[in-house]
Amino acid sequence: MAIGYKQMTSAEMEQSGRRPPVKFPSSELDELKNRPLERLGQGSFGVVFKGSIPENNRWGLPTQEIAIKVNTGTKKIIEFNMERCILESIEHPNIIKLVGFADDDNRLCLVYEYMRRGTLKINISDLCWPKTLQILRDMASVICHLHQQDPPIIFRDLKSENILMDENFDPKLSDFGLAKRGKEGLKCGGTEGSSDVTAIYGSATPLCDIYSIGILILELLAKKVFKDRGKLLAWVKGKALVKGKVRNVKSVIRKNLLTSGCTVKNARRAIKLGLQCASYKNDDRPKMHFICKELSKLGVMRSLTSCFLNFVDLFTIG
Ligand SMILES: Nc1ncnc2c1ncn2[C@@H]1O[C@H](COP(=O)(O)OP(=O)(O)OP(=O)(O)O)[C@@H](O)[C@H]1O
Repeated sequence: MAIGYKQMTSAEMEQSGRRPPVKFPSSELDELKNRPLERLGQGSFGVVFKGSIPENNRWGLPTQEIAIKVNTGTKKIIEFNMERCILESIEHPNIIKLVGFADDDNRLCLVYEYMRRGTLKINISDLCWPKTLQILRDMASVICHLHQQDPPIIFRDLKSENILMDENFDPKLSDFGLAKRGKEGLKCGGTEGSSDVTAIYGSATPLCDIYSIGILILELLAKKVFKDRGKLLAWVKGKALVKGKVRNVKSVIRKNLLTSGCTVKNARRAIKLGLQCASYKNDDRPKMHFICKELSKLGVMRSLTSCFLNFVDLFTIG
């Protein structure tokens, strides 16, 4: 394997109660794809198909729906290895689970748990304030966890397309192919607009992920996904700032967040945090612990709290 850091052995995984990902023969993965073929999407690595693990299968896996990502075009071995290594060695409730993989006959495939609701990007306009807060806290917690590894893992490509949602709209981070662990990983990675330039052009540090968290916060508050995300920052600043201070909150934050429990005070605080994280200068960006603390202080207006105990309300109110 090209990546030189320690992976958990199968025995260590089983001891910790985790099942190591299964190595599938690639020909058998074809049999696991749903018929007629169901394409879930396509990214730079390849095409993603929906499939399922049948009952009483030979791998002893539980019956479940899966997503099978098949490398097409250029062989992306570095991304494949990085994805495998990280997903095999790191566990977090908000990180996608790798069910298995195939790397024979010149074919690279990755098999994941199926995420019924698709990407955060396609769900963004329906989210109410409590769900928005939960997603931001969960993602901050994942990034914090990645940065605490030795050596730290820099995700480099945090954006709403890489956050998948399960049936309860709980978010999981996916797509670790462009991540960097210590010196391992592709030299360049990330996405223009949601990643900072140092992530894209080579010298990634944990501060790159903090920049992306800032963009994610602002995107979730404004519920606007600009084709060119670089424009989001200028848009928020143009609308919200007066003499450098966050003032016109209501012109940035989507109304349904205010009607689902976000106070103007909390909206102001959240916009400020987003802008701070996405500061141009590295040194002006806050530390991960500060971000987690700030997000934990943002609450739901008390009079609305009881409505949100019900999950359906939690997602749709507003
Ligand atoms: N585990 C999954 N469950 C359900 N759908 C998935 C899953 N993984 C991927 N998809 C779908 O497939 C699409 C393509 O995913 P993929 O990770 O290959 O690309 P991307 O992140 O959109 O692009 P890129 O990798 O180029 O940044 C996603 O947008 C999503 O809709």
